[in-house]
Amino acid sequence: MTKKVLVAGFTGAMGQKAVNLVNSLDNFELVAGMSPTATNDPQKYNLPAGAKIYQSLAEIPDLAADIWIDFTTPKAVYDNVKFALEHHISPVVGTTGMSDEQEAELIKISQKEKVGGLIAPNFGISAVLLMKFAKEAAKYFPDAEIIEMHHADKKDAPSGTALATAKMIAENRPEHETAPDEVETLENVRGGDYQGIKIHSVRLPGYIAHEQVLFGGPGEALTIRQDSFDRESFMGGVKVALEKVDQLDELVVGLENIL
Ligand SMILES: NC(=O)C1=CN([C@@H]2O[C@H](COP(=O)(O)OP(=O)(O)OC[C@H]3O[C@@H](n4cnc5c(N)ncnc54)[C@H](OP(=O)(O)O)[C@@H]3O)[C@@H](O)[C@H]2O)C=CC1
Ligand SMILES: O=C(O)C1=N[C@H](C(=O)O)C[C@H](O)C1
Repeated sequence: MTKKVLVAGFTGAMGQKAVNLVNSLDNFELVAGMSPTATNDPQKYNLPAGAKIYQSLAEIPDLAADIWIDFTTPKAVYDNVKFALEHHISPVVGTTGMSDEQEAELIKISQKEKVGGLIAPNFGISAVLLMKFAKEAAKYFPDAEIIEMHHADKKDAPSGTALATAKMIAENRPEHETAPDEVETLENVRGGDYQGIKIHSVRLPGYIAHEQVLFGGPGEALTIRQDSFDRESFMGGVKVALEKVDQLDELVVGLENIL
């Protein structure tokens, strides 16, 4: 059966990649897009001729789609996903920047509405593997720092991937102590802090999405690195999510949970 897909944020860098992906798949039909500044011109954005263009949630009718792909903004994503769940549209969410409380609230709504969905901080296999390897390394190297590097237009910091990586390391590492009497003579020079794991966010033109996790131990170090050189790298994961989302009975966080 063909699944109807709506792409929220379809005019954006990731939204356009998602549009092209859905157009290329046999069992999925791109029926709509939502972006606040989009004009009603499907062709301009590579949408099929009959696709609907919405500028706000209020314009979207019931039964508009089966699947909601979201690549929007940290400010918009919570309301978008809540809307999708309450209208029984399965969300496939790449947008980062939601709080833990917002995610927990959406999971509750998905359970109440009995709608499956996926939130993935990163749809790239290199990043999913980096997180897995970092979680494993944390058992042996409790001292870790994360450096994430992104394009200059990125709105949220730290990246969703860096935060997810820090959570996995924190979950899996043994008790340990970091330098308690450290003094910063330049404010924030040691980066952000997630449960003692420092996160450093770099924003520069030319970059797309990159992350390094540095582990240090007595007389040795381990560095794990991944690079997304092209946004196409995320589309394999989005395709898997589109194919598997109807097997989920609630909102799940992390692509690794459906691979
Ligand atoms: N999980 C993953 O693997 C990845 C996640 N991302 C994340 O995806 C998100 C989008 O990234 P990117 O494509 O680079 O960003 P862009 O800035 O290129 O695109 C953002 C899009 O969101 C739209 N938008 C803004 N407000 C709303 C709203 N209220 N409702 C619907 N759409 C809205 C914009 O529309 P308009 O132009 O009309 O304002 C635009 O189309 C970010 O959070 C990023 O971190 C990015 C890459 C990979
Ligand atoms: O904004 C981006 O570009 C990316 N965002 C995601 C994140 O915040 O981790 C995924 C990837 O890093 C690209």
